[in-house]
Amino acid sequence: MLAKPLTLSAPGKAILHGEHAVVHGKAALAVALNLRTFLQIRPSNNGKVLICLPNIGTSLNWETVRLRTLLTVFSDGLDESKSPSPEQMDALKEFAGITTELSATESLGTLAFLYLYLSISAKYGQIPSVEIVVWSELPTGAGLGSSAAYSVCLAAALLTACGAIGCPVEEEKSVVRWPEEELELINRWAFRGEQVIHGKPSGVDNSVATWGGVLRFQSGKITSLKRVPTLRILLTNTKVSRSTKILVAGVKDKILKFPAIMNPVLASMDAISHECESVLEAMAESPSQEYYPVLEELFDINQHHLNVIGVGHSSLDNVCRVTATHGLHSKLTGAGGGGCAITLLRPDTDPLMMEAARQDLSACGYECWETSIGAPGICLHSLSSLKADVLHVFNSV
Ligand SMILES: Nc1ncnc2c1ncn2[C@@H]1O[C@H](COP(=O)(O)OP(=O)(O)O)[C@@H](O)[C@H]1O
Ligand SMILES: C[C@@](O)(CCOP(=O)(O)O)CC(=O)O
Ligand SMILES: [Mg+2]
Repeated sequence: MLAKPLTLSAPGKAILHGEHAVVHGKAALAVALNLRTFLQIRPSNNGKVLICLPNIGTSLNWETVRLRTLLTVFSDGLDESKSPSPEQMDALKEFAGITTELSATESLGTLAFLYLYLSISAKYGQIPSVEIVVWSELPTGAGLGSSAAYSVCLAAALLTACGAIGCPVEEEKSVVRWPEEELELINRWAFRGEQVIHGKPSGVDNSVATWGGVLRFQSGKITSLKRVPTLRILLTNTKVSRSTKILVAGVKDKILKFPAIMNPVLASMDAISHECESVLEAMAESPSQEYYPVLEELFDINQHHLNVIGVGHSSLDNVCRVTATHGLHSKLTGAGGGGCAITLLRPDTDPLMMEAARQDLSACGYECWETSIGAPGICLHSLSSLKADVLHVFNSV
């Protein structure tokens, strides 16, 4: 089906408000980042499937005839809205030789690939021999949605290789996107990849990686915010590693243990997302500095809530403390427990003060960078439009 190599990419995301609460049906506001995951898929004629994942130091290959033996486990009542079953995951773990839970985080990327490859192959009756390389500008496991960008890229590439979606071509365009109904199919399959990696994902991350921009997400309903002000955000990676799957499961346990205490906190997080959305709309309508104290206060309140539900970390509290000494307000973003924090910058934030804050954060061993928001979702690239560092990765593996 695949006639020539394809290169595609999907963005990471930052959640402004609503992380974790969104898993329990509350609203989240998320923005696509200008940091992307790139995937190249090449047709192969050696009867093998190869996946090379330089970010996690993994390169694996399997004979398609061996993969074919697993198809029966994946062809039972297939539709994109089904969740991965324990039997399917056990079969994949055994096939990939994954025995211990300890290595689970690194192995989840491999399992998500095998799961999507076999499910999509079983559904569309193709078992293509391909080579796939995935490389990301995003830190993995740091709250910026690397798992979703990875799942969206895999879903788009495998659906194209199996002929389930077309390969959009627009002469003279360096970047092209799939039509709306094909994006919906990509998003549904990507959600299943996220289920392998997150356990119980809300779907917000794969939706942002698919559509890009700025979204409100609640119970599967995706609303693109058409008018948003230009927000300046500083991202800080504490480099404390953590797993979304474990953190999401921990919040569920806390809600089951203390429902009367936790449910009001989730309701308050929901109200914060709605309040923030109203403020962003008002800012887009009539830009004014007077909205910033409100946005900053919402960051502060939500950061306390996230600590209450058990997803804080001393490193994240430290980012809040350090930035507060420079008059800036921060909160964790994504699953928490380490990973990244976001700091709201005002349009007129003094560059010297910003530099001082960055130096203090770097002195703690953290990495920080200012990012722009609202990047486009999954798209196909012409080779000539790729940046040199991305080309270098694809040319060297
Ligand atoms: N570029 C990548 N290559 C291989 N695996 C990846 C890549 N990006 C993400 N993953 C998988 O996603 C996992 C991280 O997902 P998660 O814990 O949800 O954190 P986040 O989505 O915030 O980065 C990694 O451990 C890995 O299994
Ligand atoms: C905690 C959560 O709300 C976001 C997780 O994001 P990340 O994997 O940490 O980038 C989980 C989800 O929405 O699926
Ligand atoms: Mg994730």
